[in-house]
Amino acid sequence: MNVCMIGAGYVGLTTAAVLAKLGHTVHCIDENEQKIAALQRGDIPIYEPGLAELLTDYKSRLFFHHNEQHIKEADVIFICVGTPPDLKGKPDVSYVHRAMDTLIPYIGDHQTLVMKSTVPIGTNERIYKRLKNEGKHVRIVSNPEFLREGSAIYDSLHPDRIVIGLRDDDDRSLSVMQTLYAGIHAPYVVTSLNGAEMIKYAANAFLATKISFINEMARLCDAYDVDVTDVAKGIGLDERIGRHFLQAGIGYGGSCFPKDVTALIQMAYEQMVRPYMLEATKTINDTQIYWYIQKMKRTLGALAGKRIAVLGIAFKPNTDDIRESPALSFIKKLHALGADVIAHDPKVVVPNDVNVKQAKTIHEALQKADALIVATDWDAYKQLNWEEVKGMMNGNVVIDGRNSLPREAIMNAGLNYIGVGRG
Ligand SMILES: NC(=O)c1ccc[n+]([C@@H]2O[C@H](COP(=O)([O-])OP(=O)(O)OC[C@H]3O[C@@H](n4cnc5c(N)ncnc54)[C@H](O)[C@@H]3O)[C@@H](O)[C@H]2O)c1
Ligand SMILES: O=c1ccn([C@@H]2O[C@H](COP(=O)(O)OP(=O)(O)O[C@H]3O[C@H](CO)[C@@H](O)[C@H](O)[C@H]3O)[C@@H](O)[C@H]2O)c(=O)[nH]1
Repeated sequence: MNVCMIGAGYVGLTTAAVLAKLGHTVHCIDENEQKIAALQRGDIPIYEPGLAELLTDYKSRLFFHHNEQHIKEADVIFICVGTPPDLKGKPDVSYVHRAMDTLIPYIGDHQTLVMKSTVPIGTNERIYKRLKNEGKHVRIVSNPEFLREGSAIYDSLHPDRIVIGLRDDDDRSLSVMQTLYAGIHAPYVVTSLNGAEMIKYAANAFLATKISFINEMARLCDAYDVDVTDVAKGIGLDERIGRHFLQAGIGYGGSCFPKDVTALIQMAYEQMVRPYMLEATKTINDTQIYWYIQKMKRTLGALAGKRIAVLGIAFKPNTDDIRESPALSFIKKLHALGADVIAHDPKVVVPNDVNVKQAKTIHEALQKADALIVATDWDAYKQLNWEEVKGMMNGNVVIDGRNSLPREAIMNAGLNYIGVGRG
């Protein structure tokens, strides 16, 4: 099939590469001219494992443009533009509407419009009506994306499910989508346009709630001298609960969970529904770094003037994405408290607006540090030689922001290990 992808970010680029691998021809359009120029040169603007290889392997079927050409020839048009939060935390759908402004002159009745961006409930119905008012009888599909950054290619090729939202009178789009995704083996969930939009928000809200739940349990474990990793294992082996997303730490971040939980809260308020659980999920996440700061103060005293090495800036390992990164929030908070912070990340460069030193190597970050915080659980940090770490540091405090470091090895090296809820 001939596919047009509007928006070549994490989702658009990954989806384009995967569809090219499945045999389709994909034309990517992005309003960011620099991004398109880089992609045309063969440079990949983001770090995502396996993406560069796919884009190279299937380059004969992948094209990058910053204008509307090729929209007309597409069988399927995907919208993958961003929907970031506005100042009130509501999703800003202006990028979606601008993409529609671009599409409308070219789009025709034979085409299928697929929404991959995460959009507020009711958005696709509104777009359908807008198109109809403009005399365009285009079929519209809500096909939310569930990939995780850091494993985006694998997730796209092996999704747990494919959600397809359709209008009642659409008897064609399901087979279009099945043809498009032929080669990907996953159960289909077919629902209404609003249903598909709701599934996306509910999935992210549920996963975020699991994380906040285990973080609250971790606080209780701190109080009752219990190891939360045992609790996570003990409850997670119950298949009704499941073992995933029970890793306590400094909280969830990224471009999706914070934004989507807040968006769902806002959507609930708009309908006069009080979202008690979502509010709690967000509150726990918003206060988790303070929990760590209190622990640090109890061990280190005042943080002003202390040299603190923060390992990890990205919101999770295997990505260079820092959107809503808890590691970055932690860095900013420590800096505000007067600490002398030096940060390291294998892929991220500290943005200019963050007033913090960045070390080129882990070794450089650790030199003379009073405390070390692992804020993003990159493998390289988990595999550190803790005897060597001890030798480089001035102090002996290791804060495990992801409960993922080898506690015994750290303590055996004579360091003071502080996780959350580790007894
Ligand atoms: N990042 C993820 O892991 C992920 C996973 C699932 C769903 N989503 C959702 O997918 C959507 C895209 O997320 P992302 O992380 O890929 O965003 P992104 O910011 O990485 O990419 C969006 C791209 O769209 C381009 N763009 C914006 N408006 C445009 C327009 N009118 N015409 C052409 N190009 C335009 C931007 O220049 C940018 O390159 C969001 O709604 C997000 O919530 C993201
Ligand atoms: O047990 C856990 C699992 C994750 N996290 C944190 O939660 C955040 C999100 O992690 P993850 O879900 O792995 O990454 P994302 O790429 O943000 O993916 C989420 O958000 C995407 C965008 O909507 C969805 O498509 C995915 O299904 C959903 O997992 C990160 O800060 C993680 O460190 C924890 O603190 N504890």
